Amino acid sequence: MDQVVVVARLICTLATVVLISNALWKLLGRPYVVARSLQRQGIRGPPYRFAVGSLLEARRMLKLAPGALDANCHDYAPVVYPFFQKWTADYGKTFLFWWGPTPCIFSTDMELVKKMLADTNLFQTVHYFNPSFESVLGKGMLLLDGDDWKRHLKVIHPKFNEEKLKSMSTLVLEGTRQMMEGWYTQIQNSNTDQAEIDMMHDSDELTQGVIGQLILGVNNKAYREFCIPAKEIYELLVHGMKDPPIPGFRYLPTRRNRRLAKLDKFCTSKIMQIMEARLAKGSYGEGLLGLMLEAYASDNKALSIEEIVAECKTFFMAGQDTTANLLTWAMFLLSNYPQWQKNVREEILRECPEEGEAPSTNVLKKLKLLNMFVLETLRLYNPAPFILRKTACDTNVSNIKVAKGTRIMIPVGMLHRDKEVWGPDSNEFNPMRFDKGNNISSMLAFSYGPRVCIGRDFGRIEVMSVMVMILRRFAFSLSPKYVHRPRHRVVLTPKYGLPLIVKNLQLDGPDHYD
Ligand code: HEM
Repeated sequence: MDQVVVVARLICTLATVVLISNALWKLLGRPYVVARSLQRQGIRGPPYRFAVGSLLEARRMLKLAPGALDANCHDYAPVVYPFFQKWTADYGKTFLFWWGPTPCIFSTDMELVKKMLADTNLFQTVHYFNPSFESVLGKGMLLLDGDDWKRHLKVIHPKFNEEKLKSMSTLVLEGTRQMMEGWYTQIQNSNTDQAEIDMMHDSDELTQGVIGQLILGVNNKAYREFCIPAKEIYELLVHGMKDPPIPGFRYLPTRRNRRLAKLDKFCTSKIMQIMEARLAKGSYGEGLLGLMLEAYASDNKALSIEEIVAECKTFFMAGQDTTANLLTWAMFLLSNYPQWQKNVREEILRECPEEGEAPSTNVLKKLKLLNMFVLETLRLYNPAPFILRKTACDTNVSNIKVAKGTRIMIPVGMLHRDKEVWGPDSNEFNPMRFDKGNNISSMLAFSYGPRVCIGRDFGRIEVMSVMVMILRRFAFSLSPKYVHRPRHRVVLTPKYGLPLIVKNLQLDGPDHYD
């Protein structure tokens, strides 16, 4: 018995020693070694502070930042990430900072960035500083690497080819009509020809409906039952990014972690119900789910049930808020620049005069001004302002030796304002800069290389189709209540929403649809 106690004590002591040494290495040893190695190679950065890294310094600078910007000012770095702006000024285009004890290389060197994004073996995907992302989306393509990612891509890619995207206008049509009907009602109730709406809220509702139908391939309440918990899961994951970088924090039974687990279970069971019903009927159904079920039922079971469920959630998380915010920022710029609004509307009325229908992809291609307008929105207010990677092993990139596990942070929003690429007016709104197709290769809004966004055409077509439909009927201006304060919470979003004044351009109301 005594021997058992001695052995148990020995194991406990050893485990404690291992845990403490591991913690000391991560909190003290590694930061010293990594910082010294990079410093010798000319990569400097803000000093490491025990356990918190650069986070406190960043928070202090954020507190001192202005609360809002003038609506005509598109250089949002001083309010959204003043610390990155300062460190770039102090340490150059590529520097090292510390997310807690984790080393992160930050770079606005386009050549280096493209090299890293092109090499998917060395530079792998990583959860967005919140390990809970992994519990929910771990088996979906956003967070997969290597052969698993290729296998998923092979199954899913056909859903996003040009032919398939042609039929998406029907998904957008219904949601946009509903949104416009809401506006007509509000205008009627106001007894004037205009009303105030919150475009952020409306874009959010509309894009939830569209992506829900794209994923599940159904046009009934089933997609709502999936979208509502999926949206709340997304919000909880975004909140979780503020959690302290403590290993295992996601397993603590906090109120948020418990709610997340409950919702995730509920969302999974909804998807499972739909899948089981379809498999029982022997028909896979429509949408991304139909395509994946077919792959599951094929001889080689290209995707497992668990992977299909993860993909449904992944596509919602990756495609809904990004598209909602792209539409919102486009409407912000359109309302802020009335001459552009007028020109784009005239182009729409000239090129696609047909009422009551969503425009086809062929018509959208003809809308040159609208295309340039959306590109400029993606440049200035790209919904995904950062791309993250981590090194899979010790590596050498552009003659810089980088240790395994180092995070790489690519600030797309800052790269899109590089004066060497975009000229001295890089902070100005000027869609004409895309007139001759120049600099398209420097746009990283949808990433670059093999891991470029699979939904990029879908998202762009969705936003453009909605804009065509609403610009035919309404005029927009910023409400005096609007406060210009972009905010970064995984995606770039207007902190206080986007209150707009919508004005009915036609005297007849909703009947005009038929
Ligand atoms: C319209 C606005 C959108 C923007 C700005 C955007 C941006 C991006 C970016 C920057 C990435 C790369 C992320 C990374 O490597 O860490 C990405 C990946 C991804 N996006 Fe989008 N996206 C948009 C819309 C969509 C839509 C509508 C869908 C789905 C229908 C979608 C699905 C995905 C998926 C599944 C990935 C992972 C692809 C992979 O790793 O191979 N996105 N997106």
